[in-house]
Amino acid sequence: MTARKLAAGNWKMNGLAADLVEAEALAKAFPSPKVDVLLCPPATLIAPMSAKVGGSAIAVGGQNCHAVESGAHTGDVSAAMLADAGASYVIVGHSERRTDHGETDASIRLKTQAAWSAGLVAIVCIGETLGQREDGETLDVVGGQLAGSLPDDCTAANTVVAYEPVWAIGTGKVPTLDQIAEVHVFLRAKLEDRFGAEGAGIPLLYGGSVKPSNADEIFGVSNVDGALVGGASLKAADFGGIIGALERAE
Ligand SMILES: O=C(CO)COP(=O)(O)O
Repeated sequence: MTARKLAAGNWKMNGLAADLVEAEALAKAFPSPKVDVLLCPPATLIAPMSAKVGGSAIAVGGQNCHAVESGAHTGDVSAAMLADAGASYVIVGHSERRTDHGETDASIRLKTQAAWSAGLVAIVCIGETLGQREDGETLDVVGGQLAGSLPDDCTAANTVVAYEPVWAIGTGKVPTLDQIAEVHVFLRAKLEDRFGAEGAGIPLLYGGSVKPSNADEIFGVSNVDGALVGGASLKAADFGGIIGALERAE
């Protein structure tokens, strides 16, 4: 099984109603993209963005969900609520949430299962810090995160894995192509070991300072099936350049 290609945008804590024009512009620019395209706006914009791009090829996703479906968890949003608002994906375990909210592999595994229960595809994020890379621990760290964050029932249809080196996020620093290749080959082997043919089909995204100017070379690395893009997903022109690069890599 070969993994499908996915260009995913993570708006993080950016975006007001006025910014939905960017999603509309993207839907217009890519009426039938050759790859899957996803935007994950803040929770407040999931419903209005879904309404704006409904019927287009652009999917909408959340950036986090709670591990349970409903209850006394003030300020949290469940996977069922995201789905109800129009989401079909949710990012779980982003490094900013691991840092800001103390999320662990165990809690991310539960969130992944919650995502599936609501019918959402889970985008599970992993990645080493600069210190861990400098200490030669990268493969141990991402291997441990992968093993701990993924439940046993992962399939090519319900799971996406995003490798995001923490030191490359929002910094303009990108690993060398060899460094990306080393991690992606390692992760693909781990996924195949554990999930067999399904593991071969789970999309493996790279994330961290992806821009239109570096997307072609990153998508040329084997086992890179797309990108999880932060800053460059906020504007349709920039994200469109990245989608175009992924289409060319098909
Ligand atoms: O964290 C990221 C996406 O989830 C990457 O962010 P940047 O593309 O802004 O580096």
